[in-house]
Amino acid sequence: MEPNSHTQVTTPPTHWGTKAWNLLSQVQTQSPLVQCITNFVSMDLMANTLLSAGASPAMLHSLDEIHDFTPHADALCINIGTLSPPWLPAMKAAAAVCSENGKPWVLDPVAVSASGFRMNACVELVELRPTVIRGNGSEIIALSFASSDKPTKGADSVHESTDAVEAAKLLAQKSGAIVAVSGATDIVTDGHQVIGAHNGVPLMQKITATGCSVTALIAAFVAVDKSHALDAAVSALAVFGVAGELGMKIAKGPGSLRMHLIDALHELDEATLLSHVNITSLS
Ligand SMILES: Nc1ncnc2c1ncn2[C@@H]1O[C@H](COP(=O)(O)OP(=O)(O)O)[C@@H](O)[C@H]1O
Ligand SMILES: Cc1ncsc1CCOP(=O)(O)O
Ligand SMILES: [Mg+2]
Repeated sequence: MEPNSHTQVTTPPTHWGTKAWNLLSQVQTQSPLVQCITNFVSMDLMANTLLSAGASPAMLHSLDEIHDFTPHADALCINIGTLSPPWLPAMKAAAAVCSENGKPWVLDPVAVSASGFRMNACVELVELRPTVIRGNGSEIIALSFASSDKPTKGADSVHESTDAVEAAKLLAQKSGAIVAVSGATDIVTDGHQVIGAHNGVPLMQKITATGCSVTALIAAFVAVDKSHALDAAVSALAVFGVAGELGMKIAKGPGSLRMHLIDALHELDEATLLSHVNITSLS
């Protein structure tokens, strides 16, 4: 499929820190309105992540509000974590509004292989042309092959992100979306080039909704640079990872890391970000 008008020449390796800072600064100054139709688990951390980065979250999910509200959003984040049938029409309507109006939207296929219902919902959403799809290794492998034959471990990954590189490239080529796989190395691809963001700490996996929240952060970054969605996704993942690294310096465990990560994201300055960002080309 043709890319969703975002496969530009990507940032040279030496400029990634500056790129990430410029995008974070734009999020802080423009405060993009990010509509989130997400799961019950993630609503709090996701909204607080967006606020800490300078964006404006709105957790609106009623079908009755899509027509009035979604055209005013700068980006949309759809997450199927606690999906039930009544939510799907609103997700599809909001995604369609964005795709028809050239607004960026991001899909998080949480636990997509858990059931045929979840997989079918994701396949239908992918047909509505997300700008970015962000999942963990197991989710991207399952969605790429549209397979729920082997349900994995629910919302947690049983794969390394590096196991999912070929699946991510295939999914990007089939869907036209930028595909991001989170993990020890966050991998982002447009189906051809593959970029790795090596920030973050392992304890981030032990805080529920960090994956959901970084997907929403990607939506905020794409909102301020929608014609460079690959760069925006890489930068958002790196910024969130750096916030995790800074938070880890004073955290005592997952509970305090959750708090200190949000504080670090809010306080992040240019010099600190430039000295921590670790992004490389993997292709
Ligand atoms: N081993 C790790 N080392 C560093 N960062 C990690 C590691 N595992 C996950 N992360 C980070 O934690 C966040 C959530 O990723 P992940 O746990 O893969 O998502 P999900 O919650 O959807 O399964 C991402 O920002 C990712 O970069
Ligand atoms: C545990 C859980 N169950 C359904 S949604 C959800 C949250 C998943 O969040 P994340 O994918 O960010 O870990
Ligand atoms: Mg997840």
